[in-house]
Amino acid sequence: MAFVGILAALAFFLFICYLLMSARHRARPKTWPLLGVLPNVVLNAYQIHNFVHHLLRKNGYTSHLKVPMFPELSHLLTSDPDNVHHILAQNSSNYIRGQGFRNIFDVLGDGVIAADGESWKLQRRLLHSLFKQPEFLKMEEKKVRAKVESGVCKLLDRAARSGSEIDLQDVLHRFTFDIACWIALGCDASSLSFEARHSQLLKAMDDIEETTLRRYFKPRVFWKLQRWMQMGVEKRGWRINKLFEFIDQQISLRRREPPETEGGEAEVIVKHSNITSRILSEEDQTELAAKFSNKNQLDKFIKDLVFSILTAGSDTSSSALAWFFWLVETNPSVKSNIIQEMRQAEHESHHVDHVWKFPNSHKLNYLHAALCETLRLYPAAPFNHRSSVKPDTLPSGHRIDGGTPVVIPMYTMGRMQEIWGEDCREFKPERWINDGSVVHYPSNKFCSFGGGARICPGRDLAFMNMKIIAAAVVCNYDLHVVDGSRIKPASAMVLRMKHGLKVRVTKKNIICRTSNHSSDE
Ligand code: HEM
Repeated sequence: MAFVGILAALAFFLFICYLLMSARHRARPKTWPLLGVLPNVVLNAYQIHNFVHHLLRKNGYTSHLKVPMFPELSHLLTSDPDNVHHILAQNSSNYIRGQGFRNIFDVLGDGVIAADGESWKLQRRLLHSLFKQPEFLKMEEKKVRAKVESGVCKLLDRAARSGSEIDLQDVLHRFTFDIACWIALGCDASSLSFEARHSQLLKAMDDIEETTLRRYFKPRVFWKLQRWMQMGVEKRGWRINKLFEFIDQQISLRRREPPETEGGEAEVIVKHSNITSRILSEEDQTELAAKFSNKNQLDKFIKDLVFSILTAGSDTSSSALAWFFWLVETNPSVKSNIIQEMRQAEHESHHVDHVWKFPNSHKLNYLHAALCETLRLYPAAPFNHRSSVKPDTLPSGHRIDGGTPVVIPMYTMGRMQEIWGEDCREFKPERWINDGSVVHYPSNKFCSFGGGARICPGRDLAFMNMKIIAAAVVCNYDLHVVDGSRIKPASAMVLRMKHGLKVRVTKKNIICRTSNHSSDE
């Protein structure tokens, strides 16, 4: 009898294994009673970008993933360019961030990434008024260049001297986090210093990305219970609180800074250097004064916006740069084209410093193209989220109800043969160059910065900063990816490398400089 029982248990176990294995490899997910496609998604969570890509390719690039028991987990996934254009631009007023997104990303509060309506409009206006200012761009460019020299190059020099391996992705993340802190708060978080290697603030950023992606696959009641019981990834909330404490501290420090003489140079610096000081300097003006009746309300508003900038602006750029350095090191012809272009620019300018002054307005088109090509294959923010307000029919013919979460997977869009041709899997910056100029692809083709009214407001800033550091590293160092490194994307809201980018560094004879100071120590 016991023997029959063991046999039956074994047969049941094998049957479950079979179902799970087949669920993992199915292109059209098996639909389970009550749970719909949820088991397939959960089982493929570890390789979510490839799973979604495969699924959409087999289903005409639009697929409605339904979970009858937990409707909040149902999503429409689409990378069909006509649908993307419809959602992001043509009928964008019907596609907002929505409450479902705010529930998952509750940590963002009413920050610009999560907000809709008037609050979103006000935050976009404030960001634009800072990011478009020539004074701000000049200061930003100077700070970034100094940080590359005094931080990143110092760390790379040290690694070159010692011959030890370093995680370049981690170095880049610390660099971009410091830059984002400057932009948002006007302070240096000093994450690049040797002592700050294990900074809790940076770990908090990683926690947020991991926790929020998992919430996409979990019923709300489940992750809320997990958080309440402090279990699994949800228990890492204490680190996130440390990040908020840091933001609070910095806002009150900016508040206590003496008001600057109106119209003086100091006032210009304060107003144009970071978003917190900018808002505080406009505190008494009509729009802000009418919206916030007291200091606490305004501080909460600033805190949410600051947190959005730190989230959107730091890990995205560092992930893009990590993929860029890996692709460039593994494609020697691209690397030599980049170096060639920089030598040419240096030669034409007759003044080394001039080449670096404004990388965006300067030619360096090939470097720009290589960064775009990186972001096509590895879009740093791989999922773009919207929610329908009213029922709608997409150009593909799919009907959706009001309140349906819609996700545009940019990883899939960047790898569609229908958009990029047969060589879509190849890293070819040349596809971005026509007659020596950079080709502009509309957001229904190249969607790595989103599109429509919500398009990434930090795009130009990101290119300026990425170009400064990319040029400095490519010109001055050779990076050797450590043998046996497993380079693959993490299943997170930001497409970073799962195991980091472990490299050894050798320093070249100086052929380029980042400023008029030699980068030699
Ligand atoms: C390689 C770097 C970056 C990439 C790939 C990237 C990509 C994106 C994407 C895909 C979105 C969503 C757009 C949409 O909903 O349609 C976004 C939004 C946003 N990005 Fe970026 N971003 C980058 C760098 C930055 C930087 C440096 C900043 C600021 C310092 C920034 C600030 C923002 C903000 C505030 C939003 C929210 C906009 C809104 O919802 O209205 N980003 N970004």
